[in-house]
Amino acid sequence: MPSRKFAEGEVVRGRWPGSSLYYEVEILSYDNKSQLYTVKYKDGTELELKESDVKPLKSFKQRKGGSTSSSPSRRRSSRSRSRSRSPGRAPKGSRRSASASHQADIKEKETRREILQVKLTPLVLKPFGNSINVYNGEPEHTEKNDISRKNKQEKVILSPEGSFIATQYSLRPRREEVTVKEIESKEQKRLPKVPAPLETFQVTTPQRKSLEFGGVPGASLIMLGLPACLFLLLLQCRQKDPSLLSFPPPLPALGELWEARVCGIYLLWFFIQALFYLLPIGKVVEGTPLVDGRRLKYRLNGFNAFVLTSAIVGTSLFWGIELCYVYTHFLQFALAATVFSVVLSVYLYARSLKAPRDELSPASSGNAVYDFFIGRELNPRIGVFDLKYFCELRPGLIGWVVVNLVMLLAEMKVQERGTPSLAMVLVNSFQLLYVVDALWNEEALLTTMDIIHDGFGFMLAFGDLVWVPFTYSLQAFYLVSHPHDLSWPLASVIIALKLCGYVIFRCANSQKNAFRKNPTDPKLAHLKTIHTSTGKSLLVSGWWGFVRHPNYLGDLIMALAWSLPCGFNHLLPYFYVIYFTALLVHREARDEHQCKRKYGLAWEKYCQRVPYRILPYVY
Ligand SMILES: NC(=O)C1=CN([C@@H]2O[C@H](COP(=O)(O)OP(=O)(O)OC[C@H]3O[C@@H](n4cnc5c(N)ncnc54)[C@H](OP(=O)(O)O)[C@@H]3O)[C@@H](O)[C@H]2O)C=CC1
Ligand SMILES: CC(C)CCC[C@@H](C)[C@H]1CC=C2C3=C(CC[C@@]21C)[C@@]1(C)CC[C@H](O)C(C)(C)[C@@H]1CC3
Repeated sequence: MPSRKFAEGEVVRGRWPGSSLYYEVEILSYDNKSQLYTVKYKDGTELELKESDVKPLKSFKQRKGGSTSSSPSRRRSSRSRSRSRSPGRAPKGSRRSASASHQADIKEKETRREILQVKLTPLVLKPFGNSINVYNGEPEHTEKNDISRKNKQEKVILSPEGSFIATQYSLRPRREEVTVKEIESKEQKRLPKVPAPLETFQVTTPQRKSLEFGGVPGASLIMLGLPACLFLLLLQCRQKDPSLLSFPPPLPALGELWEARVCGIYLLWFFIQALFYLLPIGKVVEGTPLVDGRRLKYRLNGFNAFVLTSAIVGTSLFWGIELCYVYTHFLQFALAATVFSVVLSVYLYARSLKAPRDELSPASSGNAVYDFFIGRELNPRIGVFDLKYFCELRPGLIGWVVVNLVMLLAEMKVQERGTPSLAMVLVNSFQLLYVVDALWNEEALLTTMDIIHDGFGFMLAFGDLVWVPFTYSLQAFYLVSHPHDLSWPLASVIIALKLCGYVIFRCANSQKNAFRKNPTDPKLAHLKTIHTSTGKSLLVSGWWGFVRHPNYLGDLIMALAWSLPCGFNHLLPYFYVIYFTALLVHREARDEHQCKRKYGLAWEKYCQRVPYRILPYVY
């Protein structure tokens, strides 16, 4: 049990010395000896504060019935008059740097967040106490997913405007007041009448300290390295001997890889998928609340698009269209998709320069190279057409299944077989199940890091449109020219492994999604939870009590099952497992970092209760 109340990285309110004003600060460290916290204010000022001068963020939203009962605006003006000095005010002459305009963007974004914390954050429950003295920043206790209590919580959260209190006005530095007033009046117009439910991820995410993916050098390396890696993999896979000994493969001339017809077919594919996306079929749902309180609408028709695509592919086969053309021109298709993703990324970056500030991604930084990579705009849309959401599930993911099918047909042709090999059938079926599952559970995509945190830039454009269809299909591509006879007993073990991974993956994802959708779901009543100061709870039993990312574990087990049918002759079919392990370990670290900032000590408590991240007793 930690003796201090706040964790490093936690965002809290710190008293400005010599005043009674509290500002948002990040805890940098704690000195056991002096019992002082080193905190950082938003303008970069670092100070040491006593514990009594630090309060949880939430406690400031609980003063509705407090004695300072004037209207928010009256309270704001009177407080601002009494303010001695603002920590947001930088020393003279140093207030604007070269990147001042982006800093101003970020500042305004943060200001908006503060306003939205005021307007969107639901009233916290009695058990946390209505007084800042009662709640000490720790999760109150671990308890069963008690329905009666949760119902009470839900009632408070979903009740109309009355639940939303404006008590943070006094916390804003003076220099922001003009902007705040302007923005505020705009926000008043834009905020929905009915308050959004508890998903406040973007609303409360504080500013980041450092850039992810190794910052600008890391992003540059990834942008140059990924396409190179893709072509080396495909060229290596085409070799008769794809072992490491024959690496690197001979490189073809660039002219050989560029074919206008292939580009045309690729564009046709992309626009057919876009057309399917626009069909007015399927449920329309709302995404998580954005920084300005709006919730975007998304049409869920991915599965329908898959069925329509299957019909087109089936008809093409019936008419005898040579689908093996995709196999014989696989590298040309990969190049066409790469060029398309680069053009798309340039378009996305260019349009993001005109995007309103509150529509920028929380991951964007102000650095052009980094932002080109991570994406500046969070949800770029052309009318109702959401580019990121569309690319994440449709052309690439459905394309992957079509590529696999092409490889199956190519195997039969190249190896002159009447039926596909057992290994190929397994690879195709396993990956088909994965894609169908993703499309069937399409709504779950709306709460992934990609949709709510990362912008739409090169990383996701290339990842979705090139990396997924051309590297995730590597096992099938490998099997076309490197046959592997799989015995039925071994196949049964691999099928069992795949099913085991799938059950973990699906159950873990469904359990969390169901809990986030409705924490009072009677089916989840047996689960234990930890309450957090945001009002949301964390599951600490069931799948999420086993390891902290059970869904990643299931996904990794499935990844292994996709490679095993290819045998052990070469490392190449195992590329996906190796890459995916690295991706998920990195992704897990990013998510941990964000959760620690969101949930503070409650997250630390969760980590104590569930010590392993992905693999029990190992990691
Ligand atoms: N095939 C591929 O290439 C890839 C597949 N994936 C898969 O996509 C899926 C989604 O992954 P991803 O978006 O990274 O993250 P997760 O689905 O794991 O979501 C992480 C979020 O879940 C919430 N959470 C964490 N712990 C708990 C808990 N104990 N109780 C309740 N909520 C909790 C937190 O958000 P909050 O509290 O705000 O709700 C956290 O930020 C995974 O199954 C992953 O395997 C991901 C990347 C690539
Ligand atoms: C290699 C680059 C640095 C990063 C590229 C990453 C992307 C390929 C992945 C990022 C998150 C993804 C997800 C899926 C596919 C891969 C990418 C785009 C996903 C659609 C696969 C199917 C799952 O069921 C899912 C949960 C819907 C996945 C969501 C995340």
